[in-house]
Amino acid sequence: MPPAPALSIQGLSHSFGPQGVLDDVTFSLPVGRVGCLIGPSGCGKSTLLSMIGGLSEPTHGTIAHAFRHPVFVFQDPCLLPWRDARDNVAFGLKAQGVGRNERRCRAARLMEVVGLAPDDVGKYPHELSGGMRQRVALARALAIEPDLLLLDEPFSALDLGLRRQMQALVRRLIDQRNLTAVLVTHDLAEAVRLADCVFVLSGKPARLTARHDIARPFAERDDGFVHSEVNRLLSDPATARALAVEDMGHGGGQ
Ligand SMILES: Nc1ncnc2c1ncn2[C@@H]1O[C@H](COP(=O)(O)OP(=O)(O)OP(=O)(O)O)[C@@H](O)[C@H]1O
Repeated sequence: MPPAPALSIQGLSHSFGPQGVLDDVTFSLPVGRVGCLIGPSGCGKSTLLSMIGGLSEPTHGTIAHAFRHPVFVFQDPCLLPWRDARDNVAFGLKAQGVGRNERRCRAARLMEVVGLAPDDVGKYPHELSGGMRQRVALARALAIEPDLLLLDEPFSALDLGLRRQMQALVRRLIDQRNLTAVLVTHDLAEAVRLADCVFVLSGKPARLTARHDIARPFAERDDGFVHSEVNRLLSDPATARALAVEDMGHGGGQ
């Protein structure tokens, strides 16, 4: 029997004034799985993600889930420049009423979890590299003990090596903590590397034009697998059209 859906989106449509953005989007995702929204620029992926996280309401349709602590991670880590790394990580804990010492302890522990060195704890954002800043943002997200991770192109500003490290780290944390995640990306190889279900959006307003399950466990997805899955997905005309690669080689990104 397939697992019960944790996130269920039914007949969701949305307009900004006269501009239709999303049209009758329906999909579901079980607990502990990673779903990926992919599609052309401006098709409504971030709009849909913000609705899943409760930041805005759809014009029509429903989003049902039982998650209590959704958290966003964006491409821009959005750190507070006047706070050091540890205080940035601890920021959300203050709002939850956690005491100062406990906040600082938990933040330092999480910084270790995301691969930051003890020396980085007291550094300010301008003293950190882009990759280190993104690790701080991830630790800040984990600090509030989320059950749903909403990832809006969190790796796209990182260079290739770092991107691969961060992808592996995020997926490992999702699996270890049994989190559910929705990832927005433009990169089909990233989708295939990280996601269990890839949802392809396209058109104006965007509809869900294809859905692909990636069956192999994350730990067994080597480069050869990712390459062949990218080609498999692109052999589907709706997916190739959505990603506008009908006339290109099927190399994919990372
Ligand atoms: N608050 C808003 N008010 C009006 N229009 C908006 C608003 N937010 C987004 N839009 C429009 O909705 C459409 C979808 O935007 P959205 O950011 O969701 O797309 P996207 O698929 O995430 O794009 P990208 O891949 O380039 O980040 C765009 O045409 C955008 O201009």
